[in-house]
Amino acid sequence: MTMRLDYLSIFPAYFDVLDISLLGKAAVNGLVEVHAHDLRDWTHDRHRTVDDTPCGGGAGMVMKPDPWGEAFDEIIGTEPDSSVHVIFPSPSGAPFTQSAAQELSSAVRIVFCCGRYEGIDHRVIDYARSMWTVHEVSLGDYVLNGGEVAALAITEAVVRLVPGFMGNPESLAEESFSAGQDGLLEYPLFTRPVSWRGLDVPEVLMSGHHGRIAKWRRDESVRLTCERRPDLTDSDFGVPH
Ligand SMILES: Nc1ccccc1-c1cnco1
Repeated sequence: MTMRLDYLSIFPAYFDVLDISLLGKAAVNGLVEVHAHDLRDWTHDRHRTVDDTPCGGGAGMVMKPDPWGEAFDEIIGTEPDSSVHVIFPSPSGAPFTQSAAQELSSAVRIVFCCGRYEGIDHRVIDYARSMWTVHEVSLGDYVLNGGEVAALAITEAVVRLVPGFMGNPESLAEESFSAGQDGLLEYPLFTRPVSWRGLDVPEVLMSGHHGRIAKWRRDESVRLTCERRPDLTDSDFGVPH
């Protein structure tokens, strides 16, 4: 099953990067196919206008609905299809999570709508909701200039979970936020040399004692999660099992 990814943006060159690294390999071996589109291709005036002043006043500009609607018609179609996932990265979206990435990794089609300026005319999102499965998602509580960088981050989080994408799927199990980690942050990692600039690998990791190593790793995950992400802990984590 090939996952088709479409990107609608006034800066489609942002997505050239998807031709390299793992994503490039996935595209080569047919796991994903990537199509980036310039929203201005669906404008009809000399200046290729995609924005206008906000109704009701206020600062900045809003993206006009017309180019989006015509682009949807050509790229996705004019018939409703709930199997198409349309993602609007947005500061007012729901937090994007690993479980959302896991769900999206089984999608056949994902269309990323990358807004700029102050945002997209809301009727575009309402229309999309009437046709497809829509996700308005935020990557965090900070301001970006547009949705492109968010679309790239979401793409990486999703595509690496597509079956057959990662060479060693076992590596997915031990990552932070993966189910296998019980929702804890990943423990600190070390490799050779054992001593480096006066800093040594923790002795327990060189002991060969698998039980002690597993306990050290769990304790470190609990400690780090309690320190850095109290929002992820519940009363149980605080008490070592
Ligand atoms: N600030 C933004 C502006 C435009 C599109 C997305 C965002 C965003 C997504 N997650 C955080 O911010």
